[in-house]
Parts: sequence; structure tokens; C-alpha cells
Amino acid sequence: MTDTSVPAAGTADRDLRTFIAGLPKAELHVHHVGSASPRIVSELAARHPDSKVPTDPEALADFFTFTDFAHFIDVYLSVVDLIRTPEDVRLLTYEVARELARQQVRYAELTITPFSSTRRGIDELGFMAAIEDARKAAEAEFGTVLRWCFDIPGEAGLESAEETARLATDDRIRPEGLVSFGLGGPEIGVPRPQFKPYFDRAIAAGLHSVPHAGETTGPETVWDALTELRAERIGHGTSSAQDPGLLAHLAEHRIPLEVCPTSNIATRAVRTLDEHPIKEFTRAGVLVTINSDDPPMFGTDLNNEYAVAARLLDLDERGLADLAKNAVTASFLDAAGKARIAAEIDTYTSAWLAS
Ligand SMILES: Nc1ncnc2c1ncn2[C@@H]1O[C@H](CCC(=O)c2cccc(C(=O)O)c2)[C@@H](O)[C@H]1O
Ligand SMILES: [Zn+2]
Repeated sequence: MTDTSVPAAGTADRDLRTFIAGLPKAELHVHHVGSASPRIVSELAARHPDSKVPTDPEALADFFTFTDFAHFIDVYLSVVDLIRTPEDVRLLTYEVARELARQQVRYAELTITPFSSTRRGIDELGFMAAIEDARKAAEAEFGTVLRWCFDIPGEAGLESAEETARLATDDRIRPEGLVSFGLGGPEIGVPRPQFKPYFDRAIAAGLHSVPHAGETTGPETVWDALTELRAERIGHGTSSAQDPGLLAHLAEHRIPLEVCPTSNIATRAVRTLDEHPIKEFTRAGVLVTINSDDPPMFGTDLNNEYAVAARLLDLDERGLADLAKNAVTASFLDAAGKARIAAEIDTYTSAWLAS
């Protein structure tokens, strides 16, 4: 596992980390399978001993060290292979919610790839029932509200796009918590425009468009996501920094970027944290949200991503509170839900600064 955590500095850094730990937050870009903790991966690997995923935590850390993006996807799919029954799906979803709640995440949009599960033989209605059951339990027990983004694993071809669109738009199947439609996986050799008809169907069914773009290819992929897929937020969008006209467009049209700094280092999309373009995004006036992507696989969590952002953007508590509010603003919560979390962030920050 790549160690990209912020080095422990003086008291100020520790105080900021304590502040972040208690800060109410929203997470907009985090993958379901990519959130499986070492404990859950071990538990699933023990349930399915024919898998090549190690159960020992140290071996798992090595297993989660990636040579490049393609290697990351290979490893990712071996964890996908561990999820074989609706009960596996329910366990994973519920435990992901518990971890989000521990970090004071009040609201999360979790990216799920239902195609990967249905093609492996999980019954589609059993799958939907499992995620919905976990969502309701998590809200009741932890107070964390979960919503779903169903994403197309683009490299799996148009068959996966058709299946994802079907599962996301058929009223007899689509789960109540579904709010958005995405596109993930490798970008090289997987042009975005071919997915336009599927995004058109999802948008017509009331879903928001949130494709990954510009993570491993250039700014033209982000333009394609905007013009062809009518993206309302961009997953990563890292290479947007290479195109000042694109940054101006994102800022003017208030298209938020879902920035996942540690992920970009772990998958080798960006060389070092200091070379991460997050500062260029904020300088250009783009609405930046901070997210964790596949946290245990990248040796991080959302709190650590906020600490990374605080260092890269030189933020104090108020700056961090504003960053947390960006995610609330960019979320697909209704106005009352947004106002409630924003007020919680303000109350917490004022109390912290007064203490
Ligand atoms: N940083 C990331 N950037 C992009 N995506 C990320 C990231 N992290 C996690 N993902 C997830 O990886 C999946 C990829 C799955 C995939 O490519 C694939 C290809 C062929 C067959 C199958 C199969 O299931 O049989 C799957 C995406 O759908 C997405 O949800
Ligand atoms: Zn992602």
C-alpha cells in the first residue's frame, strides 16, 4: 500500500486532524467494493477460500500496492470476485456505512457497479434488496444517509452499459436510493461519447450524470463528459488543469470536481501529492470537493483526504469547513438536507473556534 498520509507535524497539524475527525462531512465519490476494509476483505476471502485475495492484513497491504492504473483495476476485480451472494453485498454495504459514520460522514453517494455483480450470477433483485436493506439499517442505526450512483464499467463494453442502464431505469428493479449514473474504469481506449445513449436514458429517468473523466486521460475526455454525457459533476477531472479554457468553463457553469488526491498517487495518475493540481482548480474558481475513492485500497480515509487538502491548499479550520460545505452544495441532497448539514458544519466550527 502506498503511504501517502500527511506526516505528523507539530501540535497545529494534530489539532487540525482532531478538528477534521469531528467535522460533519459529505462524501460524493467513494466506490462500494473499493471501500471494503481489510477486515471485510478478510471475512469475504475466508467465506470464499478459492479466491487469490490474501486474508492476512500485511499480505493484503502488499496486494494493495499498485504499479499502474491497469494493475489497480486487476486487483480491484479480484475483490469484486469475493462478492458472490446478496448476503455478501449486504455485509459490505452495511460495514461501509459504519466506517463512514465513524468519520462523521452524514451523507454519502456510494458508487456501485451492479453489472459486475449480476454478471457474476448474483440475482438482480436480491442485489437491490441487499443494498436497500443496508441503506435503511445504516440510516436508522448510524444516522448516515446513503444514496447510490450506478456506474458503467466502461472497459466491459456496451453490454455493460446496456445492463447498467436497464438496472438503473426499470421501475421494477431500480432501488429507491438511486440518484445518479456514472462511468468508471480505465479511460484509455474507452471513449466517453459511445456511452451517450445510455446516459440519455438515465437522465430521462431522472438520474444525475456523474462520469469519471480526466483521471487517466487528457482534458478532451472531460469535455466529452460535459458535452456528450451532460456531466453535472466530474469524477476526478485531474487533467482539466492542462486546459485553462476548461477550468474557466467548470467554474462558470459550477460543475464541481470530485477530487481524490491520495487515489491519484496510488494509481499513479499523478506522480506526487505536491504535483497534484488541486490548487490550480481552486485558483480558477472551480468548486472542489474532497473524496476518498477506494479508501482501504489506497491506505487512506476521508479524514486523511481532508488533511491532505488542508496541507495542499493551506487551509485552517474555516477553510476546511468551507471545503466540507462544497461537498454538501455539490451533492444531490434536497435543499432542506443540504441546509441541515451546512448548519451542523457551522455549529461545529463555531464551537471549535470558541473553545
Ligand atoms: N479510481 C477509479 N477510477 C475508475 N474506476 C474506478 C476507480 N476506483 C474504482 N473504480 C471502479 O472500477 C470499476 C472498473 C471495472 C472494470 O473496469 C471492469 C472491466 C471489465 C470487466 C469487469 C467486470 O466486472 O467483470 C469490470 C468501475 O466501474 C469503477 O466503479
Ligand atoms: Zn472513482
